[in-house]
Amino acid sequence: MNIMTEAGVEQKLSSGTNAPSIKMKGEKVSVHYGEKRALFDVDLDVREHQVTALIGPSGCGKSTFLRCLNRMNDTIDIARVSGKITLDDEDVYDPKIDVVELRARVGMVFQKPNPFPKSIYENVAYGPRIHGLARSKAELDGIVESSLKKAGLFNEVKDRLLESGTGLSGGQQQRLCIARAIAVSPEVILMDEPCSALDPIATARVEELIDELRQNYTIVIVTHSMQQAARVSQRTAMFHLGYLVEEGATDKMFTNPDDKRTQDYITGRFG
Ligand SMILES: Nc1ncnc2c1ncn2[C@@H]1O[C@H](COP(=O)(O)OP(=O)(O)OP(=O)(O)O)[C@@H](O)[C@H]1O
Repeated sequence: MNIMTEAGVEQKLSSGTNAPSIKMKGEKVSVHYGEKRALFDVDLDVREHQVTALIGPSGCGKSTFLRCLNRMNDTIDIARVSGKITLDDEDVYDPKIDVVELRARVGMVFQKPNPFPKSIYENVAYGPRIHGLARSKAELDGIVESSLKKAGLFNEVKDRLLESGTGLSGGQQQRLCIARAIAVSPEVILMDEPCSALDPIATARVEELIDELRQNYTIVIVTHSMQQAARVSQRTAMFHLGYLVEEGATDKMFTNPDDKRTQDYITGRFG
């Protein structure tokens, strides 16, 4: 069943409840790096068309959990993941899953903008081309343009699509990376501290963009900024020493958390 939220966003409802449907689900997710355990039995749902913020002090496992969602931890030799993670009820760790396809469905934007040393056009066109999403040059041009528009960058770059992506400002580069993620039509976008290398104006622009993007995508963001989590997310999950301390509606988490560790962290008493 679909409803319109107050923000005009059409959301699917799980039958019989008022909650948006669960897009991804983590059950008893644990991660070891060699002998060291970095996550302990984390149960966390990611709701469709919402922004879920992962917060907590440095080293508490936020990025580790984020990377489990699209199996980026597979690229770390010593990382071992156990438990279960589903995307639309499909087990993402099932050996039958094509990891390249999974990472197109669950895209990622990193802390430091990392455009390829190629043109703006090529940065966005690369993914759709390798995934065979365009049948003609005109179709590819269309995907590049619409992805840049969705990332709020098109007007700034439309006259220099063939210039290098690395020549853009930091904030523009990050929006280019968001356009690159969008170009392969992901369902979920993971963002690992996407604004930490940006100035306040570029940060505000990316935060506005995140709010717009949730109409079409489900977003999980790791952030060290409490203000950012409060501004952009609907749900917040607090991690500490590898454990999920609590998870809930962002308003509640920032005004009346259940756990003292959350209270201490959001009021700056540790972290
Ligand atoms: N590639 C790795 N190899 C070994 N240990 C790692 C690796 N990545 C993370 N860890 C360890 O796992 C734990 C959790 O790290 P993680 O980066 O997930 O935390 P975080 O909450 O995202 O931290 P930060 O906020 O500082 O980015 C830390 O103790 C970290 O040292």
